[in-house]
Amino acid sequence: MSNSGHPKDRGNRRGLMLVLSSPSGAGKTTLSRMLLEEFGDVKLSISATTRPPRPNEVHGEDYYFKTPDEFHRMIERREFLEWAHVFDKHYGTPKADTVARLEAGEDVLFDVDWQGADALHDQMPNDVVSVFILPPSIEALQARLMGRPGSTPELVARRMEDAKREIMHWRRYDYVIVNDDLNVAYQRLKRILLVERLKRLRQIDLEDHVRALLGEA
Ligand SMILES: Nc1ncnc2c1ncn2[C@@H]1O[C@H](COP(=O)(O)OP(=O)(O)OP(=O)(O)O)[C@@H](O)[C@H]1O
Ligand SMILES: Nc1nc2c(ncn2[C@@H]2O[C@H](COP(=O)(O)O)[C@@H](O)[C@H]2O)c(=O)[nH]1
Repeated sequence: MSNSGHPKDRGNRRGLMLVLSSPSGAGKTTLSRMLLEEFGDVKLSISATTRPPRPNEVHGEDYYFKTPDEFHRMIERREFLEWAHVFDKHYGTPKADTVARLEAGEDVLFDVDWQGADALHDQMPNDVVSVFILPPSIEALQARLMGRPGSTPELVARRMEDAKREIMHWRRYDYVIVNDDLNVAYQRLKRILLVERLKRLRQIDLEDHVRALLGEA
């Protein structure tokens, strides 16, 4: 009864909530995409937001792009696990599907700010594994923000203003990765996923296995 991380090798496992945060531009989205590409059984939680799409972003893949009225109706209908005000816009994690996915043994990946990470941890402390991504330097962070499609000097300045406030929360996280070389950072993220899958609480079928070993089954 192995559990290496390969989908066929998962057994009866409860999924985990892999929560990534960082200052804007440090590389969460890039690392998330790499993980989703390699692990078919990890699903992205697609947030809703009132910010406009970037040139390369697709509704329903990157975000659910909402008007402020639509977003407020979702709040009133209690459709969010958590929501927050970030960079003068609203962002929220829809409840739909997350719990069912965890129970089906699928891992769910969240790209949220520190407020979202705190709220998710408060609600589901045994399911959340939190990872903070740090940039190698403030200069590299600024260069990454400037190089992103749709960036403007005003948007970059606004995000750089908030970067230090976000970084101050790094100690709240279970793991921290410095994203300098992308492939090194990705290998670290992947190792975190694989080792967290082996936690006793997540291997539901161990209960039956141990009962059988003890002759209690
Ligand atoms: N290790 C790296 N080296 C160089 N460039 C990188 C690295 N990681 C990410 N990038 C680039 O930096 C830019 C910002 O990355 P990304 O969009 O993943 O950041 P983010 O943390 O998700 O930002 P946001 O919070 O605003 O969504 C992208 O253009 C990406 O290609
Ligand atoms: N609390 C939440 N924060 C979220 C959510 N979705 C994204 N985010 C965070 O917002 C900023 C900006 O994102 P961008 O895509 O506009 O660059 C970043 O820190 C995201 O992690 C959410 O549902 N809840």
